[in-house]
Amino acid sequence: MKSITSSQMQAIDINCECLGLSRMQLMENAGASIAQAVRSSISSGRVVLVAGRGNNGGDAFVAARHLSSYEDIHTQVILIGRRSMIKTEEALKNFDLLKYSGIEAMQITDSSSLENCESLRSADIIVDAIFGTGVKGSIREPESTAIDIINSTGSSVISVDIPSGFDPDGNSFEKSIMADKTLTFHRLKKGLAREDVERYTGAIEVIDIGVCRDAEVYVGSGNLTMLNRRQVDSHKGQSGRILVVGGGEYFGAPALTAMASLRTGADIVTLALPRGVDDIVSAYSPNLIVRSLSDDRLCVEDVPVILKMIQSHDVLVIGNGLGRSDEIGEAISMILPYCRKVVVDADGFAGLKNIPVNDCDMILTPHAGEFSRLIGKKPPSDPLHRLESVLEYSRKNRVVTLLKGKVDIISDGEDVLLNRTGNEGMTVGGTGDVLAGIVGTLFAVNPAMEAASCGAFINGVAGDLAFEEHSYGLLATDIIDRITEVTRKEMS
Ligand SMILES: NC(=O)C1=CN([C@@H]2O[C@H](COP(=O)(O)OP(=O)(O)OC[C@H]3O[C@@H](n4cnc5c(N)ncnc54)[C@H](O)[C@@H]3O)[C@@H](O)[C@H]2O)[C@H](O)CC1
Ligand SMILES: [K+]
Repeated sequence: MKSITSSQMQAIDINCECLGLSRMQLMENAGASIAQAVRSSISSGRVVLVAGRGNNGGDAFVAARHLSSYEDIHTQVILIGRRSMIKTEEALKNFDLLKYSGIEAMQITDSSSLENCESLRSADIIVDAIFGTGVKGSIREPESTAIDIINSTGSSVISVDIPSGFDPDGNSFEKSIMADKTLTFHRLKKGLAREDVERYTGAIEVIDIGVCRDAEVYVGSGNLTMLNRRQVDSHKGQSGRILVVGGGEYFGAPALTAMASLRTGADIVTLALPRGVDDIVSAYSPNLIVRSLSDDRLCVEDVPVILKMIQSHDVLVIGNGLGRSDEIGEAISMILPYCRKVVVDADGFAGLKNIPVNDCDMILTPHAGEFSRLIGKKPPSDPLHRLESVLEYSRKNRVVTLLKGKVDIISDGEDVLLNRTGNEGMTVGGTGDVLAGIVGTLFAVNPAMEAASCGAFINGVAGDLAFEEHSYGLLATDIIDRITEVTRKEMS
C-alpha cells in the first residue's frame, strides 16, 4: 500500500483547505471514525481519551463528543496541558464543545497527577491522542510520563493517526505508546509501513476522512510548503549556483532562463554562451555572468570548459536556444554524465540518445513534440494513457519528466502529479525557458520531483497573474516579473 510522509500529508491538508475542504471537516470525520472504532470494540464500559494540544488531540475531542451520546459508555477526556495551550483553532473549538456534551475535561500540567489517575488504570479503552504527525524532537514532560503511564495500565489502547512518540516518517524515536490498534488517516504514513512496527502500532487501519482527490493529484500551495527555504543565515551560493548552457540559435532563450532562475532566488547564475550571443546577453542584464564558448554554436571543444564550470555550480540547465546539429547533440551527450543535477530542456534533448545511467539527478521538461521524439511515438492523447507513458518513461530512465501541456504531467517513475495552473496565453515563445530557470533554481536545494512539480505550479501561477494584466499579449518577461509575487506569497 502506498505510504506517504508527514510533510506530504500536511501538503494534502493545505491543498484541501485551498479547495474549500476545511481542517474542521477533516477533524470531524477523523473524530467520528475514532468513536466508531471504540463502539465496535466495546458496547459498554469506560473510555478515557488522552489528548495533546494539537490536532491529534482535536481528533479526540471530536471522538469524545460522538461517544457522549452512548449512555452505556462512560467517556472522560484528559488534556495534557491547559485549554490556553491548545495550539490550533479547530482543536480549541472542539475542546470548547465538550462542555455542551456534558464532558468535563481534566487539564493536566504536572505528570504526578497522572500517576494516581484511577480512571486511566480502570479504563476499558484508552484513546491515545497526545500527538500524531506533529511530534518533534525528544519527548518533553508531562507527555513523556503520560506515555509511560498509559503503557503501564494494561488497558486496551487505540492510537489516533500515529502511536504518540512514534516517528511518522520512519526515523528513530526514543519512546512510543504501545497500542493495540492504530487508526491512521487517509494514507498509511511512511513510518507505519515498516516491518517491525506491530509492537508499537498493534493492528493498523487506514481511515478515509473524505480528502478530495484533487488535493493529492494536483500540485497546490500545500506542495510548496515542502520546499526547502533559504536559511536566514545563508551565505552567497547557498541558495543555488546555476549554470545555463544555451544560445547560439537564439540569444533570448538562455537570457530568459537565467533571469527566471535569479527571480526564483538563485544566488548566482552563470551563462556559458557561444560567440555572438555572449555580448548580446551580457548587455541584456548586469545581473548575469556570461562566459564565452569557442564558436558561434556549442561544440565538442567547449566540453572541457563546461565540465570545469559544472564543478562550481549546483545545477546545470542545458538546451535553451542551443539549436540542433549532430555536433551540438554530441557535445551535450559528453557533458551530461558528469552532472550532479541537470535540467534538460528544448534543444538539450538531442543529447539524450542513451540517457547516462549514473548517479546524475535529471529533470526533463519536454513539450508534447519533444516527448514524442524521446519515446519514439506520439504520446497518447487521452489523459490516463498519457500519464502512464510519462510514468513509464520516467521509471525506465530514472529521471523526473515534466511533460508540459494544458495540464502538466510530472513523474519520477513512482509518483505522478498534475499541474493545472497557467493559461492559453502562455503559448507565447519563451515560457518554457522561464520554466526551466524556475525549476533549475528549486532543484539546487530540493529533490527533483518537488523542484519540477512546484516549478510548474509557480510558472503557471505567475503566468496567470501576467494574463490578468496582459491577456493574450503576455510575454515571457511578464511571467519573470511576477515570480517573486508568487514565491513571496506561497513560500514565505
Ligand atoms: N489530513 C489529516 O491527516 C488530518 C490530520 N489530523 C490530525 O492532526 C494531527 C497533526 O496535528 P498537529 O497539530 O500538526 O500536531 P500533533 O497534534 O500531532 O502534535 C503537536 C502537539 O504536540 C506537541 N509536541 C510536539 N512534539 C513534542 C514533544 N517532543 N514533546 C512534547 N510535546 C510535543 C506540540 O506542542 C503540539 O501541541 C495528525 O496526526 C492527525 O491526528 C486532523 O485532525 C484531521 C486531518
Ligand atoms: K497519537
